[in-house]
Amino acid sequence: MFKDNTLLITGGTGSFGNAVLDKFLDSEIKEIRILSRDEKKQHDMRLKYKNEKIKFYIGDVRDYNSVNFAMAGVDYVFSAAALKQVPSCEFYPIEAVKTNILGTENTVNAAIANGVQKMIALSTDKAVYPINAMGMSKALMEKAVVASSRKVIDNKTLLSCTRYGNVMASRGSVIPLFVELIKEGKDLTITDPNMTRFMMSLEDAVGLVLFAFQNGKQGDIFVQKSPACTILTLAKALQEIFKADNEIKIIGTRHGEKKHEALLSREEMLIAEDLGDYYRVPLDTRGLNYSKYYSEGDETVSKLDDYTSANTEIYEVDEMVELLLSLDYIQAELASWT
Ligand SMILES: O=c1ccn([C@@H]2O[C@H](COP(=O)(O)OP(=O)(O)O[C@H]3O[C@H](CO)[C@H](O)[C@H](O)[C@H]3O)[C@@H](O)[C@H]2O)c(=O)[nH]1
Repeated sequence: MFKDNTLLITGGTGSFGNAVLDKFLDSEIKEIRILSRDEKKQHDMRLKYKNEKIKFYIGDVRDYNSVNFAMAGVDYVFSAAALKQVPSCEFYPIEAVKTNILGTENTVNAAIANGVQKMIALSTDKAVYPINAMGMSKALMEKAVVASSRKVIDNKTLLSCTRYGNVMASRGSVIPLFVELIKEGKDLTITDPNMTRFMMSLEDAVGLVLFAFQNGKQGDIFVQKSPACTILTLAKALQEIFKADNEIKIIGTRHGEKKHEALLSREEMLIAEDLGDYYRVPLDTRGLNYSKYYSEGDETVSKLDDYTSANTEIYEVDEMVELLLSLDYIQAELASWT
């Protein structure tokens, strides 16, 4: 897939970069550039991989020159640099604007200026009907990427986005938290037992990005069809796996949380192409004719539903047990537990 190519991953020391490096290094790729701010994380990565094909660039997507410098001679870009913690973006929304929106805009502009062939920007379900600053900034990031895709001359640089939901067992997320609470014999702190979340593995997330890479056309947004479950189901499944009987304590919905997440809005569902495991939302090529915008609607939109974690396939406890047991993280925890 990457024979003799140079790839740039912005925010490459994060979970996405770590998930793809082994796989990419195993190909005939020429070079992988990691652009990020943190020397320590780059150092750790350098020691971990000890591979000449990885080149490290210290820089910040907020600074056009640093992105532009890393972009020279690059064929493909995965734009993963982001502020993605809900609370920190809530407290510092303008920082989210700077990294997620303006930083991605810099990456797009540098990609176009350097004749990059393809760039995939990573987004999240929290960008659909966003209620927190993280989701809002990601929503505008998507808009900026899609708007830029309309003005690329001769489609020389192909721009597309992927949205994924919660990545199971990612650092700081609910699954490792519940496992810790189970181990310590503490109450399982459930926000709302009926709250639902899409359940994706890190491999799913990588698969989605690679699918977008291979199939994306100008301005596309890709999502993967994913199962979901309620938080109560998740807690019960973990209790079953670890044969635990911790009490359940309802703590209430946290700041900036939605009851259900959405991967596609109903307007997107209207135009989405069903590709089996994925949906492709093509570029909206309607002209910017304002009078039409105000006077013409589309009846079919009213008949459609959003694609949400409440109306996708909802896993019950036994299905969640099976899914969780397929995760390396759960297997390792289980091994150390017994
Ligand atoms: O003690 C807890 C913690 C979480 N939850 C619930 O578990 C679900 C998942 O919570 P996570 O914290 O794992 O994930 P979030 O959907 O809240 O979002 C997470 O993933 C985001 C990226 O998509 C951001 O990184 C964000 O900061 C991070 O919390 C939510 O319904 C939440 O209400 C509980 O019931 N109890």
